[in-house]
Amino acid sequence: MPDTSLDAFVAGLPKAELHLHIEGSLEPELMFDLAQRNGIDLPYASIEALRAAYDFSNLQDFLDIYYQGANVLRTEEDFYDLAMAYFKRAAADNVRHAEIFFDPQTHTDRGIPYAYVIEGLNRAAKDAEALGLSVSLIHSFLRHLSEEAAFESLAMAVPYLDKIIGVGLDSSEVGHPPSKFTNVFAKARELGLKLCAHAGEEGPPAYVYEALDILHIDRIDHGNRSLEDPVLVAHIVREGMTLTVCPLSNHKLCVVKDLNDHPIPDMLAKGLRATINSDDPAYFGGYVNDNFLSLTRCGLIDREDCLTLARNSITGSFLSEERKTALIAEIEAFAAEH
Ligand SMILES: Nc1ncnc2[nH]cnc12
Ligand SMILES: [Zn+2]
Repeated sequence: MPDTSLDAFVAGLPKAELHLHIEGSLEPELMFDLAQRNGIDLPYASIEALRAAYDFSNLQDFLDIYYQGANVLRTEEDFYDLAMAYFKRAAADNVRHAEIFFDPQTHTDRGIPYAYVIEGLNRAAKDAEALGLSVSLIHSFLRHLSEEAAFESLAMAVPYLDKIIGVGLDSSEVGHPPSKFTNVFAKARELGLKLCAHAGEEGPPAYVYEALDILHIDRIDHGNRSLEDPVLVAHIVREGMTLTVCPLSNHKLCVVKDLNDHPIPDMLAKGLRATINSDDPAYFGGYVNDNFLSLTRCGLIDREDCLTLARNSITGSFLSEERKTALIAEIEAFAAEH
């Protein structure tokens, strides 16, 4: 029997989401609507047939379908609609702040202007304020492409630097180590941007070391495989680095074989600043609260852990200290009442 009082606690708990790919929030219903609006034929006969294809055995299986899905996104309005749909779901989960990745190269390489992407997302981010949600955008580089291509993508962002908080590094991890992007990350830092990188999702602990010590990142996305190396864990704890962990994604992509063995409790016990996030909720079966509940229902985390994870999400964000203090106070007030 699920603990319904813990479900309600998670539902009402103020929180931030720090690891969300906006293209991964494209629900099949919206994908079909956008395909129709843009006169595109999808290679699936129905929403059910599309959902049935979401059966992945690794990251690459997922990425192949995810990039194909993004093909329906063509206009500024498409990006606005995509983002607004996510912001409404997030606000319903009492997400008070979201830092979301977008993959510009997935769009600009198809001939979609960067302006359509950034302006659509930014307009939605502004409208999300009315939902009680603040939003920052993170321009992510595709690591299966070259560093030169990442430089070209960063150049497109330069006229819009006031609209993005940082850069990220995602896509196929193994074979594409962080060190491949040393120079473009140094350039992004010079431009005043925060730095994030997916590391240790499928890749080895050595990739996490590279992200920390060569790219000088501000936040680690996933980081699961850090746990294989106690010296690395101590290094991450010492640096006060935040890990943006994604339980349902880990399970769907077979990073974790059984949700009952998810490493979040181990991470918290080791003093790592772990957070819970949804990654690509339309593909992995749940938004941020579903990710919390996937672990509460296994008995892996309790009320106190949920509070710690929510506090970590604020502390690990790129918000101002003043805004962090205000949101932590909201969490404490909620905890005192529930
Ligand atoms: N979980 C993930 N890992 C790497 N790249 C991604 N792009 C979208 N989701 C991703
Ligand atoms: Zn991700």
